[in-house]
Amino acid sequence: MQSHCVAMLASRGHVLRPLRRACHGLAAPAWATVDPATLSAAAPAEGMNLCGGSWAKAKRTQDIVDPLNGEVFLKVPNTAMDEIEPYIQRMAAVPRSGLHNPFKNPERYVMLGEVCGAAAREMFKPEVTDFFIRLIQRVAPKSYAQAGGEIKAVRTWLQDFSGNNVRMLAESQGLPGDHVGQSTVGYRMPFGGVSVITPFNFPLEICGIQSLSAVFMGNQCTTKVDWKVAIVMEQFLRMLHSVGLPKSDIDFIYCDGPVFNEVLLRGDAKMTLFTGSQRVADKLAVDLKGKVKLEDAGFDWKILGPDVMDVDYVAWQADHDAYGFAGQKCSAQSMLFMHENWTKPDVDIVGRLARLAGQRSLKELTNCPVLTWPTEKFLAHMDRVLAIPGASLAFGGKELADHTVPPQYGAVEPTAVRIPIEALEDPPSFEVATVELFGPFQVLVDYKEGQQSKVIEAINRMPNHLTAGIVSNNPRFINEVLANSITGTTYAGARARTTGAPVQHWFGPSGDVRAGGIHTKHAIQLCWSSHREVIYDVGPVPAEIPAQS
Ligand SMILES: NC(=O)c1ccc[n+]([C@@H]2O[C@H](COP(=O)([O-])OP(=O)(O)OC[C@H]3O[C@@H](n4cnc5c(N)ncnc54)[C@H](O)[C@@H]3O)[C@@H](O)[C@H]2O)c1
Repeated sequence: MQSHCVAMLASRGHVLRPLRRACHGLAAPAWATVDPATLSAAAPAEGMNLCGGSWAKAKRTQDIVDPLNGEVFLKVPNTAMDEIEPYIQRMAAVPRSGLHNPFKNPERYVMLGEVCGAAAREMFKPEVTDFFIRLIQRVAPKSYAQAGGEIKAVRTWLQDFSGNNVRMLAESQGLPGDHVGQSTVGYRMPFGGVSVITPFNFPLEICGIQSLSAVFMGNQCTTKVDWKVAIVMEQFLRMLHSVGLPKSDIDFIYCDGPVFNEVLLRGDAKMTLFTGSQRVADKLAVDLKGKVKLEDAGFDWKILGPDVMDVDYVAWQADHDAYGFAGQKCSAQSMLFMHENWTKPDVDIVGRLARLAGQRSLKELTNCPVLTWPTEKFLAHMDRVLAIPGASLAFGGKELADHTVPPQYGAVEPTAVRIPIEALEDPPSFEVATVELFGPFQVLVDYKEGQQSKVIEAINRMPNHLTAGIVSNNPRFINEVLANSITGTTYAGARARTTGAPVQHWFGPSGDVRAGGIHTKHAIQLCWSSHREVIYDVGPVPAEIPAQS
């Protein structure tokens, strides 16, 4: 199998090294319906919808191209407006009290804990780990390590929610009453028919964790993943079914955004967890009358404080945060504020970053195709940032040489534009400099001692508050920044980063009443359940009935 896989990839002029490393000769798991080793124009794989426990095709299919060479290697359902009625009916028919709640079908909490345990064990099998890594790499080409990170995160999370931990999500809180027979108990109740919408960049982690989180709390979920990568979630669902998840707990649909918008409106989705761009987030918040939780755009900053330490490590982390998976993470470092101590010749953080960025390559998939910013659009935006007074190109800025990435995607060098902090005081320049370019691009901002208030002012004017890093071991500096900012997931200290939140961390934006979260018990309860108070008052009644009031 290994030689077949390598030969096939080579015959299509594929980037070989990282994929070859993945082709261990392990057969695809029995529950899988695609094989990442054979996905090709010669033998395109086919995706399927899942509704009410049955897998089915749509009348039309959508071609999905291999991001590394533009060949159609996948055909998925292109579900049309006149085919969505079954999804609408299913969503609308879910009881308001959900599939389970603390009073109804509590066996399901136990069952779901068992499913998580069995799913984690399945994902520990070398052939299953390898299968998911290779499949992610085919649809969202990222390095073996980056793709492996998703599998590790999901597996650990499934372990965390094995056994009694699903049940414990529905833990209630009680208080003694005013008299005998009275007590008050707060319960976590589901919403009913809900949905999860996720983008292309984490084909397994976000959709897998959010869909299961919805079900844990008693909801029935309809999941829609960007169809460029949704084949991964389809396979994950097939794996979950093989370890006991009821097939009707999660419906799954391949369609474009407007079609799913219609499903949500007509199915009266009681709650939608949207992960993706700001534009769609804001549209859904209005369309769905606020019944949303949002994991929206990320324009993420990192501040290098006045105290310089661990320079090699800080540079390595900054490169990783800005350019891992070519910056296509909501948590990618978009703006790096550099105290003047970090740009002195003996420290030269910019030179270090340039050297690290220069080592990244498409061959190794340490630089990757950019799936939502074609090269031309990327370079045009870079030019707009370069037009800011005082701006200069720090490194990168060119299209990659000798690549086969199709023109609808981007193939560019890891790039940084450097500007002085004063430039951010000009509103039009600020607006240009803080656009979330979902690719290998960051803005480096120079600031001097005494200009910390300008840095804080800038980070608070940014529209998004998802992740941030404060690189300093000075508690007063850290506190000054923490006290005057609101970012949802913030790392502070010499090892501060913006990306790579493990599943024991809350991950999500802050400072917005619509803010959702992922991973933790608190995130799951907040997004997928609401509080209900039951006051038990069973008597005995008093011997004398009180006077009327
Ligand atoms: N905050 C987070 O945790 C997080 C995580 C990952 C990505 N993101 C953000 O996602 C963005 C990148 O992804 P993108 O540009 O592909 O996002 P996008 O908003 O274009 O698409 C996201 C999903 O929404 C669907 N969609 C589009 N229009 C819709 C509509 N009207 N109704 C229902 N669904 C609709 C898409 O088909 C896709 O599945 C970035 O802004 C990034 O910061 C955020």
